Amino acid sequence: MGASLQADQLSVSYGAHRIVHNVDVDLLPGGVTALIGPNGSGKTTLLRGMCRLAETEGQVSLDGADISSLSPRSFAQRLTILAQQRPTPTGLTAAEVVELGRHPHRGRFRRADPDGAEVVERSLVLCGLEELRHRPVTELSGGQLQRVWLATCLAQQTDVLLLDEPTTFLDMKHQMSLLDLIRDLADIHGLTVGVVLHDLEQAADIADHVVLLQEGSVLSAGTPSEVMTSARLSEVYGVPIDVAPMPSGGLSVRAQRAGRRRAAPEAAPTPAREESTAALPIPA
Ligand SMILES: Nc1ncnc2c1ncn2[C@@H]1O[C@H](COP(=O)(O)OP(=O)(O)OP(=O)(O)O)[C@@H](O)[C@H]1O
Repeated sequence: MGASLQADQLSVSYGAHRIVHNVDVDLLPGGVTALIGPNGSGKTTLLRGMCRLAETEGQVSLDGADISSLSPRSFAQRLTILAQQRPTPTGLTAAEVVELGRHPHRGRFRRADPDGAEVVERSLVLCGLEELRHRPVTELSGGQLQRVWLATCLAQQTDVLLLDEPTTFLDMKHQMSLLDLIRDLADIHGLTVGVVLHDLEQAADIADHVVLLQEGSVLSAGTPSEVMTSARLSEVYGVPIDVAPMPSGGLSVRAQRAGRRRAAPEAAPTPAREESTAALPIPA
């Protein structure tokens, strides 16, 4: 059974501006919960509030214990977040950055971490970074760096993993392997995963539970097909959206564009005919 992370009547503010209003959100223990909603609906702010990175009112509890009662070190051993923006450290290789994830397990004075090397190695492999391990992180592409940060989170070996738009910067192949990895982390390793995703088909594909936010409040929560109805998504996103079950499972989610489509190219002359004409003998 995975860890439970629960927000009860949680409000999150930046200074005087309250962004998230009295929400109750439970991340499914040992499962994947996707947070979805339009730009500015408060997904990142909610995630930050759930991991003590923002000013909150209300309560967040981890396996029933108020997170404010946990020491920073024990909290970091239990929960980590892949945030949207992180400063790129200078003078470190990819493997050295991933090792930073072991920090809460070493504690002060760099105490022994017998599992450290193996866990770092496994995290590098899971994120496909074997070839890049010795490269300075300042020389990596956005997608490569994103995978380094994910590996750093994995090296932290927490029970709860929060991911804020983790597919940003990733090409199709790496997006698919990341989604597979997220599913495996829940199914095989029992992690509790909360993930912000903009791609609604990806959310329906990997999430057990979906939370739809609108203007800092939870509009709907439940299974993907309960939450992601055509009428609800069209209203929240302000554009007509068709939702249909896919034969392979999951949902097809298509927004309809109002503008003109690109004109279809004019039919080209049939090459076979041209070739046969060219091949005819020239009459004398
Ligand atoms: N540091 C900040 N200070 C003040 N307001 C902020 C800050 N960060 C975000 N906001 C505001 O909070 C609101 C919610 O932002 P948030 O980033 O949580 O939304 P989001 O749903 O994650 O959006 P997106 O899909 O665009 O990433 C927005 O109106 C934004 O302008």
